[in-house]
Amino acid sequence: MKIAFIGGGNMAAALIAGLAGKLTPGGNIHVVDPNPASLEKLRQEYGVTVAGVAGEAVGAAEVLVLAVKPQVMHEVTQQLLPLLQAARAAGRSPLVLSIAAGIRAQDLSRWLGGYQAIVRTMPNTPALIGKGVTGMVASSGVSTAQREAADQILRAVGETVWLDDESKIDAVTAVSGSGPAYVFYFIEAMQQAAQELGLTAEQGKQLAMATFTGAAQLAVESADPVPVLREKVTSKGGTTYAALTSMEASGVKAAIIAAVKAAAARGKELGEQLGAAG
Ligand SMILES: NC(=O)C1=CN([C@@H]2O[C@H](COP(=O)(O)OP(=O)(O)OC[C@H]3O[C@@H](n4cnc5c(N)ncnc54)[C@H](OP(=O)(O)O)[C@@H]3O)[C@@H](O)[C@H]2O)C=CC1
Ligand SMILES: O=C(O)[C@@H]1CCC=N1
Repeated sequence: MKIAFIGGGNMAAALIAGLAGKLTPGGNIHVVDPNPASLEKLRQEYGVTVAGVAGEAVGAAEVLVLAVKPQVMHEVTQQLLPLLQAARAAGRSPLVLSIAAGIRAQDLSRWLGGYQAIVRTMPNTPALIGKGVTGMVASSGVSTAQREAADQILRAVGETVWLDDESKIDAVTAVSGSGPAYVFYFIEAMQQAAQELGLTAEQGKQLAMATFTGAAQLAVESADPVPVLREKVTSKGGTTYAALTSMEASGVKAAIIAAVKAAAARGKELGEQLGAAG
């Protein structure tokens, strides 16, 4: 499978790490990005081909992954438009796979001259180690083979969740797209608390990491629902009870729910603002 990435930043690098040499040889992956240093790093690490601007190799790809910031997506589609028109004239219809937050498939389609073979996705950075999860939705012009190709690409870096309605992708963005940052934030707080309680930075890191990975894996593997697992840690009148009572008093759960909703609202807002501007 020949895949072209438009944008070679953080998320593209995470996807390429999972794909190159696994789903497809690195030489079948082409990356376009204005930053020579990022391109050189990707070329050396994964054997991908690179370019500063989109050209022939992009037009020849079966899948075009749009991995630029939402704010430059309109400009990028205008650079891709002639390449897609040439591909169509040659009887080919490459799949356009967007990973951008907010940007709606209908706007991408309009910017690309009514192009219909679009899959909108929302991956996350644990893709870098093959542990990503991606929400996906296909436009009506996506063939069964293209849908399967999109699924294969994202399954090469973790799990996939197909959605029946594009509006739900803002929720996916808020939960799992941005989600790793919430987890890192919690780990940072645990590490800081460990140090304030007299443990070394190294000890705090080891304890926080092992607790997160262990608890997450237990939640995945256990037959018990998560609230039951929480109750099993919480002895009556004990330490966990003291901590959870403090969290409830500080409104931690409500704050997390509000934060995730703020992320979803921002995704929707980005789509509306940038869609109207383009
Ligand atoms: N980071 C994450 O965890 C996730 C990100 N996403 C989405 O992925 C997309 C990319 O995010 P992320 O990787 O974090 O962003 P980055 O800024 O790391 O990467 C985007 C890259 O695109 C480059 N670029 C800008 N203009 C062009 C152009 N015309 N042609 C080719 N490349 C260009 C940028 O260069 P320069 O910096 O010079 O502008 C940059 O290197 C976003 O739309 C985001 O919503 C989705 C899921 C998770
Ligand atoms: O923060 C962002 O907008 C992107 C989308 C999801 C994760 N990072």
